[in-house]
Amino acid sequence: MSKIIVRGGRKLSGRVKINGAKNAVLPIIAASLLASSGESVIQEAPPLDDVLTINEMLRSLGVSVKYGADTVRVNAGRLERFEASYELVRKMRASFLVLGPLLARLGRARIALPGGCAIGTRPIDQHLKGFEALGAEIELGQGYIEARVNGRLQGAKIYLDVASVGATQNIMMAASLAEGTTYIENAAMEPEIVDLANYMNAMGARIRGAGTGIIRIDGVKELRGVVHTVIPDRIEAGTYMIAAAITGSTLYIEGAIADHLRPLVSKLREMGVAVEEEENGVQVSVAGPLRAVDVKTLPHPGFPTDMQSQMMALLLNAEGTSLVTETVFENRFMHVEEFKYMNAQIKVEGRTAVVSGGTRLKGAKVRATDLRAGAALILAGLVADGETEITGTHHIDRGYVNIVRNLYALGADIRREERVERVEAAAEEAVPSEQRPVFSAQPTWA
Ligand SMILES: CC(=O)N[C@H]1[C@@H](OP(=O)(O)OP(=O)(O)OC[C@H]2O[C@@H](n3ccc(=O)[nH]c3=O)[C@H](O)[C@@H]2O)O[C@H](CO)[C@@H](O)[C@@H]1O
Ligand SMILES: C=C(OP(=O)(O)O)C(=O)O
Repeated sequence: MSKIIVRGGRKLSGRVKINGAKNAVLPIIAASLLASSGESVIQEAPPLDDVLTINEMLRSLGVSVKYGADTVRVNAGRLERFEASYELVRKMRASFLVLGPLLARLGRARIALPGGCAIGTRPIDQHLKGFEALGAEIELGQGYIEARVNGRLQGAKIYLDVASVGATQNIMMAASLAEGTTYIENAAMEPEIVDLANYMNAMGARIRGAGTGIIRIDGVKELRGVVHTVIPDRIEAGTYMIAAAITGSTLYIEGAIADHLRPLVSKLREMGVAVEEEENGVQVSVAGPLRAVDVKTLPHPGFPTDMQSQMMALLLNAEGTSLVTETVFENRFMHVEEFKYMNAQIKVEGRTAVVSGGTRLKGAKVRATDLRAGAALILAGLVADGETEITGTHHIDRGYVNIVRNLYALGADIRREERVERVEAAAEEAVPSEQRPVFSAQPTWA
C-alpha cells in the first residue's frame, strides 16, 4: 500500500518553487476544445494525476494531446466525438468542464453524471441552469447528462444561486461561441476564473468582468489555439506557507502571488506569523508563539475552503481555542477524525469545528480522505511526536507535485513508500522522470 511517512520535529529552511495551479490548468485544458484552428500550448501545466486525467478525457474525444516538460499541446481542430465516459468523470469532477466547450463546438454533449465525493454532494444544477438559459435541451438518464442545441447557443442573463467556480467556468466557455451577449450574475471571482478568461480572450473570446461578480461574454464565431502560461497554484503555495508556520521555520515560497492569498496572509499575520511579500514570492517566518484565530471559509475573496484543513493543522498548534467554520462544502471535516488519532482536541458542532490548540500532537496511522485533508495530515506530521503514517496518497497526487521530495529537500524527515505500478503509469504519460515523485520502497533521496 502507498504511504507517506513523516517523523515530526525538524525545522525547515530554504525555498520551494510553486507549480502552475491545478484549478486553473484543468478548465484551461478543457477550454482548448473550443479552438477550431491552431495549436493550444498550455505552459506550467504541472504533472499531477488530474492533469493526466483531463488529457485522457480530451484524447477520448478524438483530440490530439501531447504532454511533456510541463506543457500541454492540444489540437482540437478535428473534434468530433461528444461523449465522455463515466470512467474519466468518476476520477475527477473537473472532467465535467468539457460539457460547455463540447456543447458550444458540436451542439451536443453526453457526459456521465459526476458522482458525489468525500467533501460534499456537489450538485451540478447551476451548470445545467446556465446551459438551459443558453438554449440547450438537457436530458438526464442512465447516469448520463445529454445536452443539445439546434444551431448556436443564444446569449442570456444567468443568475447563479451559488457563486460556483465550475458553473461560472462551464457557462463562460459555452457562452463564448454563443450568438449574442451573456451575463453571468453572482459569478465566482476566484483567480482561476480570471486566468481562464485571460486565456480565452487570447483565443479570440470577448469576456469582460472576470474576477468580479458580473461577467459579460459577447459571443464570437470561432476561437483559435494560443500559447498561455498558467498562474501559480495559490493552494500549493498556501500549504507550504503553513509548513513554515507550523514548524516555526523560515521558508521562501517562490512564485506565490500574495494578492491571490489575501485571506490566508491576513489570518497568518493575525496568528503572529510574519509574511513578507516580495516581487516573485513570499517569505514566511515565525518569531513567537502562534495565537488562535477564527476562520470561516467563503467563496473568493473569502478564506478558501481548499486551505481549511491545512489551517486547522496549524491552529492545533496555536495557543487557545479557534473556531473553524466551513460554509462552502457540507462535508469537509473528514480530517477531524484523523487529527483526533494524532491526539488533537477538536469538537465539531454543525458546520463549525472548535479547535483547542496547544495539545502536543502524536504520530499515528492516518488516512488522507481527500486531497487537502492529506496535505493537512502531512503538515500535522511535521510537528507530531514520533512517526505519522499517511495512506490514501492517491488523493494527494491529484494536487501536489513532489510534496514529499520538496519537504525532504527543505529538511523534513519524510519519505514515501509506493508500489511500483505507478512508475509504469507515469512513464506511459511521457512525463520527464525528474518531475514525477520518486517511487520506491527505499527512496534514494531519503
Ligand atoms: C477543479 C476546481 O477548480 N475545483 C475547485 C472548485 O470546485 P467546484 O467548481 O466543484 O466548486 P463550486 O464552486 O462549484 O462549489 C461551491 C459550492 O456550490 C455548490 N454548487 C456548485 C455547483 C452547482 O451547480 N450547484 C451547487 O450547489 C457546491 O455543492 C458547493 O457547495 O471550487 C471549489 C470551491 O472553491 C474548490 O474547493 C475546488 O478545489
Ligand atoms: C476539492 C478540490 O478539488 P476538486 O474540485 O478537483 O475535487 C481541491 O483542489 O481541494
